[in-house]
Amino acid sequence: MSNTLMAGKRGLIMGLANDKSIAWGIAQACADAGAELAFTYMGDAFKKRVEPLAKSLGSDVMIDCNVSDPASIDAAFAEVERVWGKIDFLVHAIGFSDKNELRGRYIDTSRENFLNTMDVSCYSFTAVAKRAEKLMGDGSAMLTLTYYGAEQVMPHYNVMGIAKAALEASVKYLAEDLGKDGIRVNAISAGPIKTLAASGIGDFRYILKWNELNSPLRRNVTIDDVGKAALFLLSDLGSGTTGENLHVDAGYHVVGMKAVDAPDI
Ligand SMILES: NC(=O)c1ccc[n+]([C@@H]2O[C@H](COP(=O)([O-])OP(=O)(O)OC[C@H]3O[C@@H](n4cnc5c(N)ncnc54)[C@H](O)[C@@H]3O)[C@@H](O)[C@H]2O)c1
Ligand SMILES: Cc1c(CN(C)C(=O)CCc2cnc3c(c2)CCC(=O)N3)oc2ccccc12
Repeated sequence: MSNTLMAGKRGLIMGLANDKSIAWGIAQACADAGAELAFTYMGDAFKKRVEPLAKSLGSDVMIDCNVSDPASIDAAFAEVERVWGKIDFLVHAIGFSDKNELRGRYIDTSRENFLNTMDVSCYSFTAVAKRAEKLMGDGSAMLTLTYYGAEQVMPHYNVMGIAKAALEASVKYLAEDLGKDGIRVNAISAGPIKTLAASGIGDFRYILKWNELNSPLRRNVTIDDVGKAALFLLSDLGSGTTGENLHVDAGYHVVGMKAVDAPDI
């Protein structure tokens, strides 16, 4: 344990797929700070990858949960309540869309994928927050993950951008609803990171390279960069911060136009 920021705290991390997941960077940072962790994963295919990771952090609470199914969410939180009774923090690191619609034009988005993308990538945070609220008290915190494609057009992010824009707005409304009970709600807007959710995206290498060349820090961010920022928002260091969208993107979002001597790509 390199610090005790999360000593005595228990948290549920939703969205761990493998050791490249942003959820894994957050889990490592929280465990390193003394937190006790529970995880949800989606289906048996992920269980065999999640189990050894969870165990390596001393966790033996791994719960199958598909956020598209309200009964699955209810069952997951019933299990968390049975095992622990209360939780101090919740991490929502879940997003999904039909990758065939994460290319080409946004205007060609189907109604079916629009609704499913909004359900999984946006509404699911509200749905899990509603369950988690019952297990939380003063000093608790919730965190979700968003992307700059919510704020500005990022080629081919398409309907995920609309879902993330709605997610970012929901963070503010949830912060207002839960603030009076001392529960904070925030988002981290992470720069592009090569995870499972990023694979299968046609020009992802180009996106990574562009961000590396055009961000003030001249590099891409890592899941550890995100994990450290998450530790701030989930711990008492973030006691005065709620409804916030913290960019962890090497500063990319602050740049409008590069100087003429900027490296071209
Ligand atoms: N990788 C990036 O470049 C990047 C940047 C900014 C934000 N994000 C966001 O970070 C979050 C985590 O993504 P990641 O990049 O770590 O990829 P990832 O693939 O490791 O994690 C995505 C997770 O979502 C889960 N998931 C998808 N549909 C689900 C459902 N119906 N029920 C339950 N779980 C479901 C998957 O099982 C997986 O564990 C996502 O919200 C993503 O939009 C990613
Ligand atoms: C960055 C970036 C990302 C990473 N990111 C921020 C994300 O939020 C991941 C979004 C995503 C959601 N659903 C799926 C996939 C990615 C690919 C695999 C799949 O089947 N479904 O995805 C992009 C898609 C297009 C353009 C840029 C990006």
